[in-house]
Amino acid sequence: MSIEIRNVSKQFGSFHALQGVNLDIASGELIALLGPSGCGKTTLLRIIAGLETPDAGSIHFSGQDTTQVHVRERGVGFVFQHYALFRHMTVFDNVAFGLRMKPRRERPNEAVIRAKVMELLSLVQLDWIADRHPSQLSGGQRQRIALARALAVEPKVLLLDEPFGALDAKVRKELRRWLRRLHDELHVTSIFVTHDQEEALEVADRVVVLNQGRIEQQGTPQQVWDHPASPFVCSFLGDVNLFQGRASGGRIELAGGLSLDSPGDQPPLDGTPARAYVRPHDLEVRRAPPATAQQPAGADGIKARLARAIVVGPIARLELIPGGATPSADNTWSDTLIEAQIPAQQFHELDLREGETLVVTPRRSQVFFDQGAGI
Ligand SMILES: Nc1ncnc2c1ncn2[C@@H]1O[C@H](COP(=O)(O)OP(=O)(O)OP(=O)(O)O)[C@@H](O)[C@H]1O
Repeated sequence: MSIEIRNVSKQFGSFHALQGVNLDIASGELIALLGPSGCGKTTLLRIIAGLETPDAGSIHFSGQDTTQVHVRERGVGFVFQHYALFRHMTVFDNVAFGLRMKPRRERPNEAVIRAKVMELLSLVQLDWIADRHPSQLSGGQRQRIALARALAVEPKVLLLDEPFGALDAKVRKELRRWLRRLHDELHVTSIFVTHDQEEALEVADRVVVLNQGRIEQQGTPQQVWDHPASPFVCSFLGDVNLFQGRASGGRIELAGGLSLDSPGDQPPLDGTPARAYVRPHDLEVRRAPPATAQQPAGADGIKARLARAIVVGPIARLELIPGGATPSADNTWSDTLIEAQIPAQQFHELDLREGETLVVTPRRSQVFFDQGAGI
């Protein structure tokens, strides 16, 4: 079942929760809706489910307008962060619930229900706890049972709203791998809401990044990671360092004389403000060479003092305070601290010490221009 979302808007009072959202989801796809708290993820999911009505726009299931179709008729399954199982029922009865509640003419007999429930319990690898009550399960087990219960009625669409949000980091990681495997077996069209970028990038076929009720970007995890469409996407997807600069002669001049290639075919007007975003692992770090008369130290990189080094396992995380030369009048070195990540082995080989001056050079950056602000 494919889903087409056409121009969907939703207001709560004067607040625009969703503004003209358009999205096509292919049959059998697993989509992650990713964005910060309050960006409209849950509202969009509830509109797709039929739990909320859009003010404008429409939802289509395989081309058929379902905007006015009741939630019960849409054939969607839900799993929510705190989707409480029925406490007084066993695991088995929880999963059987949806089947037993079907109208008499559609309801399978008890033998069929039993076979179906046991099949689902073995799919979520919990057939050995069918007789337990929810209070006797771990949080991760409860969410797997909630998923089995949602799947029991064979939904055409599965909607998951932060299903692992309340679980600890290790269990979350296990469950998202498990969810991906389950999806590969079942191919139910699924939409997964999360504010955790790692979760979205790891689980989904396609990531849809929402910001303030609008889609900022959609693409495969690799596409959004390698080619973020906006500063928002770039900084939301992971740690970044921000360096301010300006376009000049087809290049980007950052403070201190460091220059980067200008992205795209048409460089903007000289003087256009630019922002270069650099991920910590894309910064090359070396010890500052001694200054010579011709070349001041750090002219080909950014000079910075190593304030703190945190070496845990294979990675050394370096916190650097930019400085050592005077930034030009309208440029700053960097908004705050510079964060770099290098292999721990390299850190030990270079024998870096806190307090010494280093030079950092971006290997790779994402540059965005403040168009219209050029001089
Ligand atoms: N029934 C409602 N009445 C008024 N405002 C609402 C209602 N439902 C949602 N909102 C507001 O709409 C915005 C979007 O809410 P939504 O729950 O979709 O965000 P979200 O991206 O899922 O956030 P979170 O990750 O925190 O769950 C929020 O600012 C929220 O306060």
